[in-house]
Parts: sequence; C-alpha cells; structure tokens
Amino acid sequence: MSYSIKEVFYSLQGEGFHSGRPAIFCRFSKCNLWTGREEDRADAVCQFCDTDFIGTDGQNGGKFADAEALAQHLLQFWPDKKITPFVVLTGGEPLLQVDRELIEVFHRHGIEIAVETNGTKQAPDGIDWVCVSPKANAPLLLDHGHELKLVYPQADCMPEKVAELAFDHFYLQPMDDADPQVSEANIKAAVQYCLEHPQWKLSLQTHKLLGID
Ligand SMILES: C[S@@+](CC[C@H](N)C(=O)[O-])C[C@H]1O[C@@H](n2cnc3c(N)ncnc32)[C@H](O)[C@@H]1O
Ligand SMILES: Nc1nc2[nH]cc(C(=O)O)c2c(=O)[nH]1
Ligand code: SF4
Ligand SMILES: [Mg+2]
Repeated sequence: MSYSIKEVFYSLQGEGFHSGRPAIFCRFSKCNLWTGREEDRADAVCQFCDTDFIGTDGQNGGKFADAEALAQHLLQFWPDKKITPFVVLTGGEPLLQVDRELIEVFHRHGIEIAVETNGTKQAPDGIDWVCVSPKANAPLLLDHGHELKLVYPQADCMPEKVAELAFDHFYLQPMDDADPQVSEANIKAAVQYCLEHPQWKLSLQTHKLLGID
C-alpha cells in the first residue's frame, strides 16, 4: 500500500494530553468530511477545518511506496536516537490510509504512534495513543480511545452527547475562527464549560499561540 502525505514537520504537540511534547507530524492527504477546497466548505460535513490537506506538495510531503519508505522518511526528523521517536499521524483523515502494515513497520522501528482522527473509521489495533475529535453530523464509529478532543462549540455535537464514551481524558478545544472576536468568544465559552463540568479539560492550540508549526 502506498501513502499520500501532504507534509511532515517536527514540532511540539500543540493540543490535548501530549501538548508540549516533541513530535514528528505526518499529515496524510485527503479527508472524508471535506474536499479541502474553499468553494466546497459551506456544503461540507465538517466546515471549520483549519488545515490544508490537499495533495502531496507541502513541506517534506510526497507519495511513499510502502510503510518502510515512510518510516525512513519520518525518522530523519528525530534528533536524538536515545529517545523514543513520537510520531503523530494526522491529516486530513489519517485513518483513510493508516493500515496494520504501517503500524507493524513503525513499531518495528521503535516508533511510538499517536493518531488524530475524526472517529468515522475504525483504527487498526496497536496504536499507542488514539485521539478522537467527533464531528457533528458525521457517524462516530470509533467511540473509545485515550483522548476525546471535542472542538467547541458545535451546535449538533455538544459535550453532553459524548461525555459517557469510553475515553481516559476529555478535552474541549475552542473552535478557531477567521474572526478573532469569534475565536475569543469560543475560548471564553470553553473555559466556562470546563469550570462548570470538571470532567472536561481545556485544550488550547498552543502552536498557534507560539507561532510554530
Ligand atoms: C485538522 S484535524 C486532522 C485529524 C482529523 N481529521 C480530525 O478531525 O480529528 C486535527 C485536529 O484539529 C482540530 N481542528 C480542526 N479545525 C479546527 C478549528 N478551526 N479550531 C479548533 N480545532 C480544530 C480537529 O478537530 C482535530 O482535533
Ligand atoms: N504543533 C501542532 N500540534 C498539532 N496537534 C494536532 C495538529 C493537527 O493538525 O492535527 C497539530 C499541528 O498542526 N501542529
Ligand atoms: S475531519 Fe478533520 S481534516 Fe477533515 S475537515 Fe474536519 S477537521 Fe479537517
Ligand atoms: Mg493543526
């Protein structure tokens, strides 16, 4: 199986449980909830996406013939052989492409694997950290994992709807909007919700605050 990768970069995990942790980000091309084209956004199932995932033309992106080639490509960005490499599979929707072979090969290379997914597809077994971010109006098939990270607010997917699912950690991530006033209002609302419902923790997109990838 070959893999289409939009971009690869080394940064700090900006969001959720592992925020602040150095990681190699592997952004898979394509998503099943939006084409990625601005002219299609208003008709998409997921309309608030902050990411360009079209094609393979981003930094260090490309098409990789197999999991071994992709692992070799990713590992060149890890700076210290004594520390376990941490790779975050994201996208686009990574579970459209991630398969058992990729998990096996990455583990053989000693990689710790995390995934960021919209939860509309089952994940292959063995992923070390599964972060599901449910989307209103999309079927949630992957309803368990390590971290549930809900972008807030989403009118048809409020926290009460997913609070009973089998996750170890529950995060609210304020929806980032083109209008800074809307973003600020979303942060305030998320803070207030967490204070009133202490099952939930706040996830800020700290890479955006820092101005890093
Ligand atoms: C770009 S998505 C890629 C992975 C997968 N497709 C998903 O939705 O989880 C990575 C993370 O960014 C979140 N995200 C996307 N757009 C956002 C926005 N405008 N504000 C806050 N978080 C956003 C997603 O919910 C997800 O947790
Ligand atoms: N620094 C950083 N952390 C992230 N966590 C999740 C990201 C994503 O786009 O999936 C992301 C990202 O794009 N950058
Ligand atoms: S599901 Fe994820 S990648 Fe797809 S459009 Fe929504 S936020 Fe973007
Ligand atoms: Mg991002």
